[in-house]
Amino acid sequence: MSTEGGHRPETAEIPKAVSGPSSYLDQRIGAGNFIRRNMRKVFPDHWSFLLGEIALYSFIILLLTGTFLTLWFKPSMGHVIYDGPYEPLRGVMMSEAYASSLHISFEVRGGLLIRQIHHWAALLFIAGMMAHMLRVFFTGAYRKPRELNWIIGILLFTLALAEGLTGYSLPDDLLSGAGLRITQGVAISLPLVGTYISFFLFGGEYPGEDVISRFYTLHVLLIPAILVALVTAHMVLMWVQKHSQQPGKGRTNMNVVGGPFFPSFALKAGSYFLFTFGILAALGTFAQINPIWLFGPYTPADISAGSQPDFYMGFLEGSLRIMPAWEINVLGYTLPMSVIIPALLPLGIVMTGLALYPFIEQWVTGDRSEHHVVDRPRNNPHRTSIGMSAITFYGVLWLLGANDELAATFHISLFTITRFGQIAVIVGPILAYIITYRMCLGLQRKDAEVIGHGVESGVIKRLPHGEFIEVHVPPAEDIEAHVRGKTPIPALPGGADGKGIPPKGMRGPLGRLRGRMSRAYGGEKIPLEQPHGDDHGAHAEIGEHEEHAGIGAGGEGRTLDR
Ligand code: HEM
Ligand code: HEM
Repeated sequence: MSTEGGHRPETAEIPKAVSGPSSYLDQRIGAGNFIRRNMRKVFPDHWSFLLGEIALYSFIILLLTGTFLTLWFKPSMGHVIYDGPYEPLRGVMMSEAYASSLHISFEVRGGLLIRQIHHWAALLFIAGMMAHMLRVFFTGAYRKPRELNWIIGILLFTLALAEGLTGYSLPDDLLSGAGLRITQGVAISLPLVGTYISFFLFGGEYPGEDVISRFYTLHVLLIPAILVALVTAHMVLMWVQKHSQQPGKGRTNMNVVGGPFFPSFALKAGSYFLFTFGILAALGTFAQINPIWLFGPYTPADISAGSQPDFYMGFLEGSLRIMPAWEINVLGYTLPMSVIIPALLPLGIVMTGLALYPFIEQWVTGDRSEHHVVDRPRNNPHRTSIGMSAITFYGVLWLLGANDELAATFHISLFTITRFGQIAVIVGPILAYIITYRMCLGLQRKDAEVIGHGVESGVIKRLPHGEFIEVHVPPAEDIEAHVRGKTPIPALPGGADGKGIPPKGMRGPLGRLRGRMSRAYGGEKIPLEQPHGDDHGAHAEIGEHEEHAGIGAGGEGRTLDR
């Protein structure tokens, strides 16, 4: 392992694989320096950084498989009589879209495999993105200077949901239709603009003849184009700002510690891509997904019982299902709150809350400094508890999206399940907050104990007066550095100056609220203790156990200034 400060000679460690092509390009477009500099860019390493990569690789696979599907898919609601090889549907009237999806599934070589990979990749893309977003949230990696990348992330997340919804609707089978029916119901419930939005999407009265071709344009052109542009911006920003790093030995807000992009990171990224592709190909081969031929074509008169959307739409479905049937009449118009609230509230709370969080936190703490070393979730207990509350709110809605399945599986009445959901969606987040907060403090105390008293060595000593004690040894160096990398949560100065005037920005009711929130946000202070003399004594006696207590963080490679 070589670790050193920023300014190394440019050529010192440029591998041949880079120097050859870079001097070729240098002679032609003068880009040699640029390439050499970037190939040596240092990347920190942590398993959780893989989550964003999973989203990225699934996105690439979506683009590739989606392009394959466009070669055969016909985005038309024109009617045809099915005469393909799938016997049970022969002679059935259906849309060209549905017939072409059946054609892809049964007649195009590799068609079913690619359709299934596309669908599995869509699920992995959104699941990976959610996990990645939670990683960024819980570690506070969205803080300055990464707020912009966080906002781009929220846009990506919202667009990904829209991309999933439009994709899911394309095959025009009975399940697609159930989703479209809900989409139209929600659109039309919106005051003032609802009818226009619905007519615009469906080209007239529901279901109309145009929705599939309109969704197709959105799904294969508009949304992917914006996604590609935003993902590129996301990556460029991450590259320019350099990735954040976990607290650890030698890591500060002024440097970046890790391996060079080439070859170490590039090779890892390449193999992770192949690994993601392998998993998706295996899922596409062995795990059936969306067998549209079993559901039959969509007709508005048919009801598909037990239909479930893809998992990422579950929270919206759940909020519709648990909402009481409230309506308000205003000037002769009916406002169906039972649809408006579920449509706007979870999306509004989840997306707006997420988008604003970095700015609200900055306002509350008054912290305008740059953070490149991320937090361990336990060290910011209020943030972690807010995150867990949001997950619980989302989770209850998501679960209740399957209230009929739950009722049937557990033999409980639908009414009881729904009532449970209505209570749990309020009580659950509060409980999650309290429990998480206590757990964070507990874990902080555990850290303080590790620093103060060391870790258990497994060695039992008998003292002269007969008492047995377990010898503690200091934690391994890298673990200690990880635990000690705890940045205090800044708070605004409280109180008033000599003349009784509170500081600027903290005057008036809003300012006072800000001050109170700022002091509370830091949470209970649990300092990391200084090592105790006794434990060192014990450690000196059993020096051979020191190694056994530590788990090395592995080769770090290089340190560069930010
Ligand atoms: C980037 C995110 C994307 C997501 C989340 C996504 C999601 C989906 C989903 C869930 C389906 C339904 C699959 C099924 O029938 O089982 C679908 C179908 C489809 N997608 Fe995508 N997709 C994405 C990108 C693309 C792209 C970039 C293209 C084309 C360039 C594309 C083309 C298609 C086509 C043609 C279908 C209909 C095929 C069929 O169902 O038989 N998709 N998509
Ligand atoms: C299309 C979806 C997305 C892709 C492909 C993607 C990809 C990535 C990748 C590969 C990284 C670097 C590795 C890592 O930290 O995991 C990253 C970093 C980042 N992403 Fe995303 N991301 C996506 C969505 C999101 C979302 C939804 C958010 C948050 C709302 C977000 C916020 C961030 C931030 C703040 C960073 C910098 C993290 C740091 O330096 O620690 N991203 N993204």
